[in-house]
Amino acid sequence: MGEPILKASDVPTRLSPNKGQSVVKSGLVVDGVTWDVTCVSMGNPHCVTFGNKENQSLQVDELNLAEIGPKFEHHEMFPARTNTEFVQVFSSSHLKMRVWERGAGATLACGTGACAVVVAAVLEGHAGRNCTVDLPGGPLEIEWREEDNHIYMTGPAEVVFYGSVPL
Ligand SMILES: N[C@H](CCC[C@H](N)C(=O)O)C(=O)O
Repeated sequence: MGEPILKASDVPTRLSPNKGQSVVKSGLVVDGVTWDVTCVSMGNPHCVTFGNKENQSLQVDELNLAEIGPKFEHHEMFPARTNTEFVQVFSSSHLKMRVWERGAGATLACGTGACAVVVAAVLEGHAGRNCTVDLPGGPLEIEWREEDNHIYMTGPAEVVFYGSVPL
């Protein structure tokens, strides 16, 4: 999947860099709640959160994505809008995420999002560089390899539906 881009202005985010040029576990106020976010570009912008000031450890199934997702997507701190991943930590090698995709909404899977989640988990100290990431559509294996800084994603491709479009 290539290398993550962490420089704030390249993600892009208007949040101030707080770790070198990156934004790591930084406060983002959404509807009066301060969320801890890490910003990563995989060629597209991602805002990854593991919790907020009221709830440090998310139970991602309890979130109302349709309500909060758009508020992240269109937040003024993201000039190109953003994809947002909400993450629950089971262990240092097992994470669960739900995603709100820019321009699409809640989806069953997002490969770049799963990669961004592992980068953020490593930077925030939640997990190691090899993780299983559970998504609504199934698990992905993600490695952020130290030797080359590249991210490797392994997982199946599944048929989810058939359709036809009259032209
Ligand atoms: N579906 C793609 C990512 C699309 C993200 C798109 N919503 C964007 O804003 O770039 C994936 O699995 O990586």
